[in-house]
Amino acid sequence: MNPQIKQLYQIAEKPSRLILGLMSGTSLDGLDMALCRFTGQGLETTCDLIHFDSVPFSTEFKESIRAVFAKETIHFPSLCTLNANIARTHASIILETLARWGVNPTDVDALASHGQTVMHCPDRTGANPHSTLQIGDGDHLAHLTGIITLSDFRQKHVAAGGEGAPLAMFGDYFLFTKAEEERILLNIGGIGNFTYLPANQDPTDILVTDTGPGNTLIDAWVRANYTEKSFDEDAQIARSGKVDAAFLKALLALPFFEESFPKSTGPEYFNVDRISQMVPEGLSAADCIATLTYFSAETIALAIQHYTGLEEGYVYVSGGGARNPLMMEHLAQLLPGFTIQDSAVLGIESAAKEAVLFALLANETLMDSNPASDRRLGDSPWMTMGKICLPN
Ligand SMILES: Nc1ncnc2c1ncn2[C@@H]1O[C@H](COP(=O)(O)OP(=O)(O)OP(=O)(O)O)[C@@H](O)[C@H]1O
Ligand SMILES: CC(=O)N[C@H]1[C@@H]2OC[C@@H](O2)[C@@H](O)[C@@H]1O[C@H](C)C(=O)O
Repeated sequence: MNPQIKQLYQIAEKPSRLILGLMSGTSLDGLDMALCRFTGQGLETTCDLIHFDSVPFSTEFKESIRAVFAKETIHFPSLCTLNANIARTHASIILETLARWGVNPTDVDALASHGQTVMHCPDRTGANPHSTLQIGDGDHLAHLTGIITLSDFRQKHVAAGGEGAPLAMFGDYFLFTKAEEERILLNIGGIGNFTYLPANQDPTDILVTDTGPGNTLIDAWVRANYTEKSFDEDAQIARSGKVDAAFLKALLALPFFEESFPKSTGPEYFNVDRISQMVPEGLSAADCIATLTYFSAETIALAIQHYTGLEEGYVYVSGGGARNPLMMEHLAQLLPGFTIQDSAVLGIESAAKEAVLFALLANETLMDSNPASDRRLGDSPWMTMGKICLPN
């Protein structure tokens, strides 16, 4: 027998597993790494976050991804090169970070690699299947780090009729559902998304959806207008401008907001090219950024109210948008019946949450004893996810 297959079998039989979850989101700010110790699976899962770090990418590396990211037309050889290069870059960041933490790679049971989304195409016409593409190949990661790697989590969800996103609901449900509390786990990354965990804990009542832009438009506008900045730190620019009613109205009229829930999206849809055509003449960059900040908050609030039908409950916020104080003020004002808190109060550092959720998906794939093909969690197909890549 291939000893790596035996190792895989032994990992699945261990009382606990050390899994390094890896996430690089649509903001392209860096690689988030969450080293987690798991016991159990499903609702019995326990997760200890042992280390978390986010290592920023070099400007050159970010530019190489932006050259293909969500673009209609690209230089195809660059995409091919990036598939290897992203994995190689992630592998060296992982090895450096494990060394800094004092963790021997041989003690890590598995990597759970999201990869880098370069294109996300949910199909609204019925003419095509949904499709999504994450690159940064898992075999490269496994070979270069010597650690068994689970990667490419979104494809099976698409194969089963899902959009491949959001996937946060599995971890949100297993780790955070609570009886008698209407819980909303909101992540504001490049894109906003939330999981609704009903107080009755009935898995068929769980809801999950993307809401529209989180930080992606704000970041893009800042990059285009302030050469030395890549995001609106602490909303300094937005606070110096004011919300423009006409621009906001045009943004809210975008067809994405008419589509029924659940839905997923990305910078393929919410990008500067589309939005700049809507900017009223003469509007300052600061007013645009103030309006885009309000727009993200309002579309998040509307999605929560319309999809869940709730007027009160508890919202736990994670992702970089939780660090934008103006976005949080808008949310508090737009969702007056809700208690809004940083998701860190649930016991996992909020910046780490998405990387933890992918580590949890890998734990499920290793441990789930009932991977029935017709299961659903809320509106979503529910299966084990991730391709298994062996080091040698
Ligand atoms: N202090 C801050 N003030 C304002 N905005 C902030 C602050 N800190 C982080 N952000 C925003 O958060 C973004 C990063 O968010 P995050 O890391 O959650 O994104 P991501 O994981 O790439 O996104 P996604 O979940 O959509 O894939 C930054 O680009 C910035 O817009
Ligand atoms: C295709 C893709 O990478 N989607 C991301 C992105 O970032 C937020 C939102 O858009 C969400 O749909 C998803 O990520 C999270 C982690 C998810 O799948 O739950």
